[in-house]
Amino acid sequence: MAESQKREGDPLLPQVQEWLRNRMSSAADWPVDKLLAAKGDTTVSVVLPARNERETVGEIVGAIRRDLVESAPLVDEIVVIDSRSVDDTAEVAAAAGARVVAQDAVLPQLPPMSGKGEALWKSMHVARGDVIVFVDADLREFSSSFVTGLLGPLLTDPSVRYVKACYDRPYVSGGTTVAHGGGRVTELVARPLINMHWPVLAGVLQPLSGEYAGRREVLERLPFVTGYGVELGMLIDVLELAGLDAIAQVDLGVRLHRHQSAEALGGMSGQIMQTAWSRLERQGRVVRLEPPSTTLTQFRRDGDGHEVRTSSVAVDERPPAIVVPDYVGSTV
Ligand SMILES: O=c1ccn([C@@H]2O[C@H](COP(=O)(O)OP(=O)(O)O[C@H]3O[C@H](CO)[C@@H](O)[C@H](O)[C@H]3O)[C@@H](O)[C@H]2O)c(=O)[nH]1
Ligand SMILES: O=C(O)[C@H](O)COP(=O)(O)O
Repeated sequence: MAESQKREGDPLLPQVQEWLRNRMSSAADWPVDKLLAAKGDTTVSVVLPARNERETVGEIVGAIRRDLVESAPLVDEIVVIDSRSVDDTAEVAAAAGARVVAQDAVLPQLPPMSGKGEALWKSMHVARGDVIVFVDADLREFSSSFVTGLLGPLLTDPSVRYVKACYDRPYVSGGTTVAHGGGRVTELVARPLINMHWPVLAGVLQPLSGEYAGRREVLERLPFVTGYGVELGMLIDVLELAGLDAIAQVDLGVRLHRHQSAEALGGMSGQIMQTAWSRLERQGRVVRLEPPSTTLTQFRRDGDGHEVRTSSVAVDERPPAIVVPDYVGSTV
């Protein structure tokens, strides 16, 4: 539908308007000295899930180490979960000063699952902070204000329990930059789904952002969806567990990252839709009895014809960390 043909929707829900008024801030609102004064005994872990991120992980770890460990004692540990990298991500991250743990070395007695959500869930059994900040390892032109921005609301307001990043998302390809062209899955899949089924979350600008932070007492009570469903699942589950007012949002400026192909994003989108289905089902909102197919069929041009490629977009789920035997919790 052309822009001019779009019909106006209802205005933002009053609850969302109030949330945006009360729970939105910017990275600039949270200078390091203000956070150091507020930190007290709270321990902070920064976790980066990383699969084949040798080009960017070192710079990100290095910036956090320099600005928030050496120059100011704000971050107590930097953990990189090496998610089955086949390059030297682990070595690069360790050289930059991170504690590096292989995803499959954590709770090896459990049958392995895969994907980003699995890496994050495993990190709950490695990181020891009272507050955990998650940061993707493929970010370019990274600034440690990403971490301070996310920590601001958590360290200064006890009623905030989870903080989500938002930012502008350029799309950069072959030397061309499209200012707001990034976040394709966000715009085409996640945002419409959220507005359809969880409209109180409509004020979350970047529901799939890989940069967010939470108090352990919340994170350890959440199931983690494996793969790329983890962010949507977590947002919906935090809303259910803690309520909208426990969530804050911080504008971190601009985010640049490595873009995946449209085909790969099809798989991500499938996992996100499966995750939405799983939450609708759990919330008793599914009236259809037949579960959705978990097979994604895609096509690649092959001479005069097309190669058919099928893959599974099924998502698994790990239970809340707190119910896992031998879960250690925060001790840094
Ligand atoms: O099996 C995996 C796959 C990815 N990653 C890491 O997870 C981060 C994000 O993965 P990426 O493939 O770069 O995701 P994006 O294409 O950037 O996807 C966006 O949308 C996803 C779905 O919500 C989120 O998980 C991402 O954080 C968000 O940036 C990166 O550090 C990856 O190295 C893993 O650790 N293990
Ligand atoms: O978050 C998203 O929507 C996906 O990661 C795609 O992002 P991109 O369009 O910036 O590559």
